[in-house]
Amino acid sequence: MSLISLTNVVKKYSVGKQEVIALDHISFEIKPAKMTVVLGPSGSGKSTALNMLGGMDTPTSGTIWADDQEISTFNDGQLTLYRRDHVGFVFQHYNLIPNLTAAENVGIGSQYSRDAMSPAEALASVGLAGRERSFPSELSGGQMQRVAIARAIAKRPRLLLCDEPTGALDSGTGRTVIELLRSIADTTDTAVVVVTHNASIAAAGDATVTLHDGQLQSHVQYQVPVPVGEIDW
Ligand SMILES: Nc1ncnc2c1ncn2[C@@H]1O[C@H](COP(=O)(O)OP(=O)(O)OP(=O)(O)O)[C@@H](O)[C@H]1O
Repeated sequence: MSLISLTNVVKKYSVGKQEVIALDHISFEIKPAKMTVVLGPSGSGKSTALNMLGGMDTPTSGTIWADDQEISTFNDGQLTLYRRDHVGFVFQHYNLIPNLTAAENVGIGSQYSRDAMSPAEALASVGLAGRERSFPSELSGGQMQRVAIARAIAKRPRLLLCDEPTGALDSGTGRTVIELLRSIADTTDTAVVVVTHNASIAAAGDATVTLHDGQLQSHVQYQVPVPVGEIDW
């Protein structure tokens, strides 16, 4: 069963008189409780695909179903509710608010959600119990990314979208972040999607989507994930 399915999705942008085809008839599925890695060189359409999955934008043509909702037909208000209720976002540069504590940053992600984890519970789930009162400047890069992941998962999203989550981290810290994302896919129903330039990370996923020039180059499903510690980073 899939959580999200994209069928023949096209996304075009107009730049002056020129038209850029960022996604060119893309079809793939995202499954719950699995980690899907999206690979591709710069400009291949990875962020555009993530924006479609997360309801940040709608396609020029094609359909996107998320469970029983056709989100490709949603208006801005419907997309806002979809994002608020179902999607957690993790970014390369963490996007934490510097003058708020870790717990306050986490609370922001779930303040409008029913059945959310408390900030303390979410921080404990990412290995940061006891760091509730720390400010971002008092945390390492890996710890800041853990706070950002806690903020994203506190509302128990159906979909966790991570855009280059290890891009600002050294390889050892990057591994611990991928291990954490892997464990979220393994222990919850959340579908984890990781966009990365680092092809090695794909081995840790259950499925790999590879984009090239806006086209789907390959979609490998049901691969057997390699333990993160064994990946040749
Ligand atoms: N808002 C926009 N307006 C115009 N063109 C855009 C816009 N967003 C993306 N594009 C173009 O669409 C194509 C795909 O961009 P996208 O950002 O999805 O690629 P990417 O694989 O995420 O790249 P990177 O790894 O560098 O972030 C590129 O040619 C890009 O220039």
